Formats: sequence, C-alpha cells, structure tokens
Amino acid sequence: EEWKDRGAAVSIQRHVDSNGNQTHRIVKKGVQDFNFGRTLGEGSYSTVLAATDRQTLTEYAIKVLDKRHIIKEKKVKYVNIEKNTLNRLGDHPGIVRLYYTFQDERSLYFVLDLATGGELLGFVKKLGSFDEECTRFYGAQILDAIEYMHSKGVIHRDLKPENVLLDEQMHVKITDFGTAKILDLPSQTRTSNTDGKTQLDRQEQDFANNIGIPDHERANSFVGTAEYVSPELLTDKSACKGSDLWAFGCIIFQLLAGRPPFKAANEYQTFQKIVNLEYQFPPGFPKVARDLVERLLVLDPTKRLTIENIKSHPFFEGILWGKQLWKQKAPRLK
Ligand SMILES: Nc1ncnc2c1ncn2[C@@H]1O[C@H](COP(=O)(O)OP(=O)(O)OP(=O)(O)O)[C@@H](O)[C@H]1O
Ligand SMILES: O=C(O)C[C@H](Cc1nc2cc(Cl)cc(Cl)c2[nH]1)c1ccc(Cl)cc1
Repeated sequence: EEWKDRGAAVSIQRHVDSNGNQTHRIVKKGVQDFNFGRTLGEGSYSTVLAATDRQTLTEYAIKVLDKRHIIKEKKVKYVNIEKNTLNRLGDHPGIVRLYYTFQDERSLYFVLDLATGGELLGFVKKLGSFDEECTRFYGAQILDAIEYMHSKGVIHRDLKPENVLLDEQMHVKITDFGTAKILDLPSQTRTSNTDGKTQLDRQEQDFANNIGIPDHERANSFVGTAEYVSPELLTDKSACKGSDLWAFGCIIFQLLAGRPPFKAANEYQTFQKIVNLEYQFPPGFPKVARDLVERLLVLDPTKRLTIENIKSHPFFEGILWGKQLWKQKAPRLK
C-alpha cells in the first residue's frame, strides 16, 4: 500500500517482515519507476513524454527539463515557480495535477496528469470556431479553474487556448504555471512592479541571489503572450487577478469568432490595439456573448466583471457550477 506525499517524490510503503513486525520503507520515485513512451510535445526548455508507472501501471505525462539548458537560459526561477505553484494547486479537476518531481544528474522531472486530448487551440483551429453550447461548456470549466487558482492566491498570467489542455473525457486541464504569480499574502491583490518588492519577491530575490540570476532578469519583466496580455500589464507593469479575466474574455471571443480580439502584424501593434481597446465583433457574433465580452474587455481592471458576476451572466445560464460541471459529458465539438 502506498502513501504518496504529493510534490515530494516520496512514497512510504508499509511492510510486514517475516516475524510479523510492521516496518515502513521510504521509497523515492525516480526515472527507474517509469516506462517512458511517445513524445507528447516539445517546449522551449522541455520535452513532455507519456510514461507509465511500472508498479501501478498508471499513465502520466512527464515533463523533462535539461538542467544545463535551464541554467544557461536563466529559467531556474520559472521552473521553481512552476513546481511551487502546481504543488499549491494540487486538487482541482480543471488543473493539471503534479504528482511527483525528481531529478537526476542531467534532468529535472515533473510527473503530471496526462491530457490525451491535446490543446484547446487545436480544436479551435480545426473547427474554425465553436458554437455557443461548446463555448459555454469550455468557458465554464476554464472559469471554474480560474476561480480555484485565485482562491489559492495564484494568478496564471498567461492564459490562452494553447495552455488549456483536454483530457480523455475532453474536459479542461489548465497547464503552464511557470509564469504564474503567487500572491504572498491574502491582502496582496496585484503583483508589484519593479520598484516595490513584496515579501515573496524577496524570497525570489534570495533564491535568485543564491543562484545568481542577474538583476535585470529578476525584475517583474514577464509579459504573457501578446494577444492575451491585459492593458494594466502594458501600462503600469503589474498584473492582478483581473488580468486573468481579461484573458478569459479574449478566449471567449476567440472560441466564438475563431480569432482573438486583438491581433496585428506584430507585437507592438497588437499592444497598441489592446491599450486603445481597438477590436470589432464579427457579424453574427451572438448578442448575449457580446455583452459578456464587452464587460470583460474593460481597460480598468477594477471595472471588469468579477468571477461571481460572470457566473451569473445570462451567457452561462443553465450551467451547473461546482462538482456537477466536471461530472457531465462534454458536448461534442462540431
Ligand atoms: N500534461 C500534459 N499532457 C499532455 N501533453 C502535454 C502536457 N503538458 C504539456 N503537454 C504538451 O507538450 C508540449 C510542451 O509543453 P511544455 O509545457 O513543456 O512547453 P510549452 O509551455 O508548450 O512551451 P514553452 O515552454 O515554449 O512555453 C505542448 O505542446 C503541450 O501541449
Ligand atoms: O527538489 C525540489 O523540490 C526542488 C528542486 C529545486 C531545483 N533544483 C534544481 C537544479 C537545477 Cl540544475 C535547476 C533547477 Cl530549476 C532546479 N530546481 C527541484 C527538483 C525537481 C524539479 Cl522538477 C523542480 C525543482
């Protein structure tokens, strides 16, 4: 019988010896415990492989990062943010779960939920756009996962259809928390920009000092993916929970329109459209959904709908929030 302490790669095995004495063995999971299978995908600093636990035959996705590459690219901080964030978000059906981490001399390993359905983006591209029923279902699952993240003091900061994976049942699994922000105190609502340093940033600073991430790298220089970046991140360089809801508005628009609201020839022009709120709904965009998007794509983050407002918006009429949302069958994507 295994008792797994999530996050650490430790499992404790109860053992009864020949004299009937009960003992416990501490077993550290490692590469040897898995049969590695096909490559699921590649990131800039990572390879994700399907793998099977040799004892339990459970299937996982294992994200393998090359240590030297991470250090050379100065991504150590992001890897540790991803680990800490995933450990904090251990228990929600809409978030990729982290079971173990371990390392060997060459690599770091994240043992994650296997999302066999691939990325939501793939389906939007294949179908062109989603109908209202599918947009409502996937929008509701994404929102439910955002609500959970925010309740744990985590801002994702890079929500986009590429980071919304789908599992066997075609249910949502949000991933990619390397650029997330953990709000260190319940009171903190926004990330600090470069001058103010919050306590957590000091922790990050200490960590960075210990392993020598240079100053310029350390500042809150992170900006998400151009099309989904919130105006507040562009103007006063600080993100808040509302930044995730801005991205959510962009995703709802994109599922129904087949394209993101702010898209230009290059990043700079995209940023200009965002801060000037320059976007148009295509003809035929459903009226109720339009009302929702217009109340999310608001420049002032404090004027955006809150999660509660969104859940009771007419667009989500009929959605059963909470556990029920994750038990029901996903509508067929057509
Ligand atoms: N848990 C998972 N289950 C199935 N596929 C996954 C899982 N996690 C990641 N992938 C796939 O593996 C690929 C690499 O993902 P990874 O998160 O390592 O890098 P990335 O974030 O996509 O790229 P980058 O690091 O450049 O942002 C992606 O295409 C993703 O769809
Ligand atoms: O064991 C832990 O809990 C913490 C370590 C911390 C850690 N050790 C590292 C070594 C290197 Cl070379 C690079 C990074 Cl990003 C490193 N991060 C760790 C191990 C594995 C993974 Cl996937 C993440 C962090």
